[in-house]
Amino acid sequence: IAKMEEKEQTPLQEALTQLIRQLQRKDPNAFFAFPVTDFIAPGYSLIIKRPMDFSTMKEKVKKEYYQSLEELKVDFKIMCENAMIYNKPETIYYKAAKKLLHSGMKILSPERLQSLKQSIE
Ligand SMILES: CC(=O)c1cc(-c2ccccn2)c2ncccn12
Repeated sequence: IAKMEEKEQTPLQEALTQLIRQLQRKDPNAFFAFPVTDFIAPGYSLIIKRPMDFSTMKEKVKKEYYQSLEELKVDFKIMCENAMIYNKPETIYYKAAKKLLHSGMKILSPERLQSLKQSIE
């Protein structure tokens, strides 16, 4: 049976994969692991124009959609902000998003991205 060929990751893809791993550790309940469905969140697709989740980010890395580390930071912020738009402040999802955003901004700080960028060049 043909073995699925593993494609080598570019240095950028490797750095992006590492960052997503660090970010996902801050989502222990995996609330952000997969796209939010209208089934679990009624009306979600009508309210949220730019859905985002970690599995979609990983897909974008694989397909080389990200041309820079900053583009991942944009998607990460959208993902957290979506949860703070759709969910009411008293919900576990809103609170998890706020906490995730805060810890994610440290992992994706300008200084950290800058030094990562230098190691990729
Ligand atoms: C991220 C988010 O908004 C979210 C994740 C979930 C979620 C994610 C995994 C398992 C269960 N629920 C959710 N459920 C209802 C309303 C909103 N959400």
